[in-house]
Amino acid sequence: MTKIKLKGLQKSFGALNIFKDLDLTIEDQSYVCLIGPSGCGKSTLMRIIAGLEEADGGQILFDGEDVSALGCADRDVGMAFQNYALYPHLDVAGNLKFPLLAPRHRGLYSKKEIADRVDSVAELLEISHLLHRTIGQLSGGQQQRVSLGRSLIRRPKVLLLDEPVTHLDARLRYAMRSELRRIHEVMGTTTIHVTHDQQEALAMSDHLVLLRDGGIEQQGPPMEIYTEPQTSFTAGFLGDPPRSIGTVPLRRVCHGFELVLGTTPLALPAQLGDACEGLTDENVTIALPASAINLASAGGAPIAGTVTAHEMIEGAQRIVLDVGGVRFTAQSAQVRHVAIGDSLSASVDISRAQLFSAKTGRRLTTKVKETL
Ligand SMILES: Nc1ncnc2c1ncn2[C@@H]1O[C@H](COP(=O)(O)OP(=O)(O)OP(=O)(O)O)[C@@H](O)[C@H]1O
Repeated sequence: MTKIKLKGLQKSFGALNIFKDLDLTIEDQSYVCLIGPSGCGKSTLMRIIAGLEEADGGQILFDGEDVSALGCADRDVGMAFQNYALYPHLDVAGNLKFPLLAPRHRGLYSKKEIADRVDSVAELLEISHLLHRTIGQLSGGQQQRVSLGRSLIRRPKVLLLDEPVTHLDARLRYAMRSELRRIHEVMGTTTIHVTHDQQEALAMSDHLVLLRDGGIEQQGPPMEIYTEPQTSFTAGFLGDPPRSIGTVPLRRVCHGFELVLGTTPLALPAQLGDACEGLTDENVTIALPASAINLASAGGAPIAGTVTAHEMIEGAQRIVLDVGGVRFTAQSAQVRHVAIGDSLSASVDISRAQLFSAKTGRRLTTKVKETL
């Protein structure tokens, strides 16, 4: 049960600068998901926290104590990574108790204590009936549970999960998500979970951290980040179906502002117009949820576009429309017979747009416009 603080963390691999000056606080007993584009350093950060990788600078504090100089074994961290790394020559019980038998723990745990811990972790993960099976006799999901059990058996202060359910099929992945949350509720271990799956991150975390370019793009309660992205990058990264992101001209008109989508001017409602005060005629970046875009046949709605992609997803049809170089993604339960290159039209509920500075990528709101 530990509060983790990273202060001024720096890490490079040769000329590749991963973290320049990263500060991050992870509260005691929280469940934090780390997300970000491929290669942004998520796994590297986990390895640095675990003590498997050395940082070039900065501090790692566990409950205020600097553990930067401590090796992995001295940090009391449990890890479950996507390749389960189980020992095939041992059965499930042998794999689970393995961390308790490490030479450095010799004499620390009695035979009874080891047996009790194996039983209780197996019960927690509902694998008691598998204790005497070999690893080769387990399904992928069962192996993942054993891997998790092995990381929990020492009751570590911190649990690091790097893509722990990636290799599971959708049904098992879903089941394991609630399992992980349940285990977290029971054990209260401070948990950091890396995932590529935004649904997983939104569903599981108390606190979401989006990494980008060696820093934190945005962090906070997951639904807040999802609904109130503070940068156009965050708006484009999170959203399913994805928000449509595009940079379009903003024009001052007599009663406020309008945006030009393709060739169609759309008047901004007052609250969005207020956020643009201070801007002259220039481009802004908009983010539009798919549900704010309604498609019609060519000529049936004000904004003309060309179909660039279409697919069926969970009973709905997703259509991407190119409107003057900006890609609009619309999703509807109504299925159209379309082909790439077809002309369609769209109406847009512009009041549901979020606006960002095209220069800085920062959200345009009445509060932040002074800082742009
Ligand atoms: N030991 C290493 N030596 C050199 N470069 C490395 C090493 N480990 C990682 N990298 C590079 O550092 C960058 C960050 O890698 P990392 O695995 O942390 O990213 P990630 O965000 O976890 O990526 P992904 O989402 O694709 O798993 C990548 O460009 C990677 O190629």
